[in-house]
Amino acid sequence: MSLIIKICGLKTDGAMDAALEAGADMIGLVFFPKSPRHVAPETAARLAEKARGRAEIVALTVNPDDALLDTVMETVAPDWLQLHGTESPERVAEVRARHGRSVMKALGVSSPEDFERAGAYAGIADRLLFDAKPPKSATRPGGLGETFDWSLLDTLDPAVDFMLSGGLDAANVAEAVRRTRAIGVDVSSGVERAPGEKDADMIRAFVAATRVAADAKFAPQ
Ligand SMILES: O=C(O)c1ccccc1NCC(=O)[C@H](O)[C@H](O)COP(=O)(O)O
Repeated sequence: MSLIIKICGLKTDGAMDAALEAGADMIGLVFFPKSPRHVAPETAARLAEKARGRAEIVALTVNPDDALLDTVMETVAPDWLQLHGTESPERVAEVRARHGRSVMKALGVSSPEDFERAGAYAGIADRLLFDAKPPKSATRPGGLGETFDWSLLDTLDPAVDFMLSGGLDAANVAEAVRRTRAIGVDVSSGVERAPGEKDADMIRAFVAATRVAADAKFAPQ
């Protein structure tokens, strides 16, 4: 078994090339103007063409209206729509039906009660992504480089699959893989030298550390 690796917030050709060459399974393009990783649709379209057929393309939005999603679909044609805001289960179902794409719903976690909400998305979202819950003062709901207490995941219904994000990097991803039953990991800040500036060496180190940890975890005994 292998773990899914998603590198999120790519906005340059160099960073995209590094993620693809390192073997990322999913790449994320952020459509949120307040983010240092925001990309204009035209740039995103060019970057997506590099990735198509090599990694799954994920378009990340926050409480998007249909007009934004239409633009994303027309220019980028992603494999996945990631909803990283406060979208309800009904809105997730609507987006999925309207755009005919797999939907990844991100949920912020800071206490066991946050998993009660997760149940409401089971069977509606195609995948759940658990991220650290942002502080109230945050100007964006993700990509903050903050971890959450992974032991909280032990309280989650074992039938619920999820990807893990929030403050991962090459130094802590092995422990995250060992400690949790995540089916994949998602990173943004942890492969950057400054907010929004991806570093090719850090991307390579993150992917390598994840693969080594996954091999150790899933190797036949
Ligand atoms: O990356 C952003 O700037 C961002 C903005 C608004 C909503 C979500 C955002 N990122 C979400 C991601 O998928 C990140 O990979 C995830 O939150 C982990 O980020 P990090 O803790 O920086 O690795």
